Formats: sequence, structure tokens, C-alpha cells
Amino acid sequence: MTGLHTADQVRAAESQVLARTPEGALMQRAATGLATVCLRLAGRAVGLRVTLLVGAGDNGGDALWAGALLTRRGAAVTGLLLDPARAHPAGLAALRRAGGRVTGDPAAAGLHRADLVLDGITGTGGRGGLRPGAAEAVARAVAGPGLLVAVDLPSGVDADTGAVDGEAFPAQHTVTFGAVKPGLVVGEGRGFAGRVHLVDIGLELPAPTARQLTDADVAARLADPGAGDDKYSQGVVGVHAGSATYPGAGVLCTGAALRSRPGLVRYAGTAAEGVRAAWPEAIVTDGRPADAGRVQAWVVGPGAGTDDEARSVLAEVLATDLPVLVDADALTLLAASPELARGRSAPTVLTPHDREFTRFGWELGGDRIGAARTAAADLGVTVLLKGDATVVAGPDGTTFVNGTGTPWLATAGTGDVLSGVVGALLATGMDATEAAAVGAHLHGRAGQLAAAGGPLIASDVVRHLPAAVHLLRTAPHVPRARPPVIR
Ligand SMILES: NC(=O)C1=CN([C@@H]2O[C@H](COP(=O)(O)OP(=O)(O)OC[C@H]3O[C@@H](n4cnc5c(N)ncnc54)[C@H](OP(=O)(O)O)[C@@H]3O)[C@@H](O)[C@H]2O)[C@@H](O)CC1
Ligand SMILES: [K+]
Repeated sequence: MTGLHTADQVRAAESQVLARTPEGALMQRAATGLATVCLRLAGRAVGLRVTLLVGAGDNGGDALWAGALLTRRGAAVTGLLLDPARAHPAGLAALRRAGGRVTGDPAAAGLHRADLVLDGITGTGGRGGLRPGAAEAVARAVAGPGLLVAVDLPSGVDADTGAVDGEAFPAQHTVTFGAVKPGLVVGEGRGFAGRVHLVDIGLELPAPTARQLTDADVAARLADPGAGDDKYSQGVVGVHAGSATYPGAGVLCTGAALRSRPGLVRYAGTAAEGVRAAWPEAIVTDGRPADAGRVQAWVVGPGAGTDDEARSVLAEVLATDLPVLVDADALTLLAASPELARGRSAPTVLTPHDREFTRFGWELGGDRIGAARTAAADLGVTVLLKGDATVVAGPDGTTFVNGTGTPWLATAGTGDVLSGVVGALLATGMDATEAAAVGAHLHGRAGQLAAAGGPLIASDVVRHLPAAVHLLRTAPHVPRARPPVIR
């Protein structure tokens, strides 16, 4: 599990280490880690042409110290000082001592022929998008041939939210210190960070503000059936989705539930004929949820319409004491009557995309983690806010950021698949917030497998779910015992 820590958390942990280590020691650790990753990425040191973009804070100091180390290994390093009078004094002296050169002129910094560019403009102390001088240097770097490596954080990206207010450094790699910041994996920042390399600088960190599951974490939560299990003990999920005219959502959602956790899936709704034809394994009724038989969780909403019948079905399932996943059309209905979800005794999971989210009156700016948390606390539910990096927030503030998936998943019907996957996990009795995070991870991996051969359609994702489970199970370091529930 990767813990995500805010800039304030990292700064507080840094100050503890600073208080008990010699001056500059922490920055040396960071710079040594940075130079090591750079050498690995470049594959050589001697003759390597490196340009450092150096801001006026400690982020620039990291770049200067790493530049000094690279110079000593035979690299030709130029530091472009964006604010020469304020460049980190010790770092600047170190680079000069090692034989590196410095300039204040972007045109003379060798960006047109650099092999490697280190972005040390701003780190956790940055505010807003790049200022004009920094933006010009970044534009030259992007136009040049060098590998773009961000120091701690791509400059211009908000460390805590990933918001990019203006321009930012489009890194191919980010070497981050002490902890992964949320802004590297969520929101726009995710697209600017490239591959993230974490350098341990010996911080003692508090509980993370959010978490990202690994393949091994997810595999450990998908327990194999035991000898004593039967179809009921594996979890029975009920699905109300699709319509007689558009049965697709019912077919996809039911199929995804079957392929994620093949205990038992009961379908109730007007797409009954289509679902029966597609999935003989499901128990199907064209009646209402109450006619479906006993279930342990409900999925309600995909393609089910927003008429009075759909509204009364939503009210019926939310009146049960079972976990309920509310998606798509049912979210539109719930936004008009949120009191149906507030105060339920059993967990409720909402799976909105941005438009569905704002229908509830919740604001959605650049802080997707904050927005999902506010919404979850408002209604006392788990919110799975779909996006390039899906955010899952529970009513108690537990937060996950999903790290799997592919842009190919942005196609019709994949949301119906996600609902089926998470619904199946809810029916096993898994904690609702965890089920949403585990489901999002599994769905993303299945999407990646389905997209390997090119464009995917939603039923390809359903088909690849078993292979995705297998892939997760073969991930390294899968603990043998069932781990405790994440809090
Ligand atoms: N603490 C430690 O021991 C360790 C810290 N470490 C490192 O320190 C980093 C944090 O350093 P930091 O706090 O000095 O802030 P930093 O990110 O360099 O930025 C501040 C400077 O940027 C400027 N600036 C602001 N916004 C801007 C913009 N949009 N566009 C352009 N410029 C902008 C701002 O200017 P001002 O507003 O003052 O005019 C100020 O000059 C952290 O990320 C890690 O890399 C590691 O070495 C480990 C040990
Ligand atoms: K940076």
C-alpha cells in the first residue's frame, strides 16, 4: 500500500529530522537519491549533458546538490538560475566547486541539446502555476531533446490536490522525497508527474491522508473460496439495471458481478429477457427487487431510467438494511431526494462522474480528494468519484486514490461494469469503502488487459475480469493470511 502524505505532513516530519541531524544532511540525502535515479535513467554519467532549472527555494537546492554529484561523475552540468540572487547558497557553491557552470540566461543553458533536464523550480513550497520566467525555461526544456525529470514535484502542480493553475512542468519522471504526495497521483498532477520514484530520506511519517492500493493489496482482499463455501456464503448480489428497450446496462452489470465473484447474481428489472439470454448463470425476474429473492447487496441505477418506477425501486432498495450501490440514473434521482440515503443503517456507495457529482450541489474544483470527502461526510456514504484517477472516500474520511486503468476505459458501458464489480464485493461483506477501492483497482486492471489489443468495448472488460484477478494474484509479495480491514 502506498501512503499519500500532504506537504504539511512531510514538512513536519522533515523538521523533526532537521532538528537532530547536521545542517544540510537531509538535503544531501534527497540529492543523493535524486542523482542516483538520474544515473539509472540516463544509463551513463560521463559526457551526460544536464541542465538544472533552479528556483529560489530548497527545491532548487536539491537540484544544485544533485548537479554537483553528477558533475563529479563526469556529467557536463549547467545550472539555469531563475532568481540568481536567491539561489540556494550552499548548493550553488557545491555545484561551482565540482566544476559545474551556472547562467541566468535561458538561451545559454543548453536546453536545446541537453540529455537530461532537472526541474528544481518549485517543490512543496510552490504556489499556483509557473511564473513567466519559469514558464519560458520550461517551454525551452520541452522543445529540447532532454529527459524531463521533476525534483520532488513537477513545478506548477499543487502537492496536495494535483491542481494545475496555469502552466506546469510536464515530467516524464518525478523523483519525490520522503513520501508520495497526493498531487502526483490525482487530478491534473497525475498527468504531469510521469513515473514516480520515491526516495527514502528517513522521515517518520504520520498516518497518510490517503492511500493507493497495490496489486498485492487487492489480491490479498480477494480471498479464494474455502472448502466450506457455497454460492450463498460467497455473497449474493442483486442488480436492478437496464430496461426492456436498452438491456445493455443490465447485461454488463450482471456479467461483471458474475465474473468478479461468482457466488450468485439475482437480476430484477425490465431487461430480464436480455439478461437471461446473456447470462444463464444469473437468477432473473422481470419483477421488482422484492421479487428477486434474498440478496446481500444491491446495485441500482445503470440504464434504469429516471421515471416514477425507477424512483420507487430506488426508494425500495435504500429502505432495506443491505449495502446499496447507487449509480447512473439512480444518482440523478438521488440528487433530487438525498434524504433517501442519509442516515441509512447499512453502507451506501455512490459512483458519480463529475456531472452526476455536481447534481448533488457539491462543488468540484481542482481538489478531487477534498470534494469526494466533503460529499461522503455530507450524506454519510462512500463516494467513488470517477476520473483519470478515481477517488474513493468513506464517511469516516478513509480515502483511496486508484492507480490502475487506461484512457480506453472512457467508453460507454464501462461504468456499468464497475458497478457490477463493486456490488459483487459489497455482497461478500467487505467494508464498503474498501470494496469500492478494490473494485476500482480490479476494473482498471481488467481495462488495461482488455486494451492491450487496442480499443476496448465494455464487454471486453467483463471478459478480462478473471484474467485481471489472476494477474493480481501473481503480483509479488502477496501476503498469505487475510489482512486486517484498512482504516
Ligand atoms: N525542508 C528540508 O529540509 C528539505 C526540503 N527539501 C526540498 O525542499 C522543497 C521545499 O522547499 P521550499 O519550502 O524552500 O520551497 P520550494 O518548493 O523550493 O519553492 C519556494 C520557492 O519557489 C518560489 N515560487 C513559489 N511559487 C512559484 C511559482 N508558481 N513559480 C515560480 N516560483 C515560485 C518562491 O518564490 P517567492 O514566493 O518566495 O518569491 C520560493 O522562492 C521540497 O519540495 C524539497 O524539494 C528536500 O531537500 C528535503 C529536505
Ligand atoms: K520541482
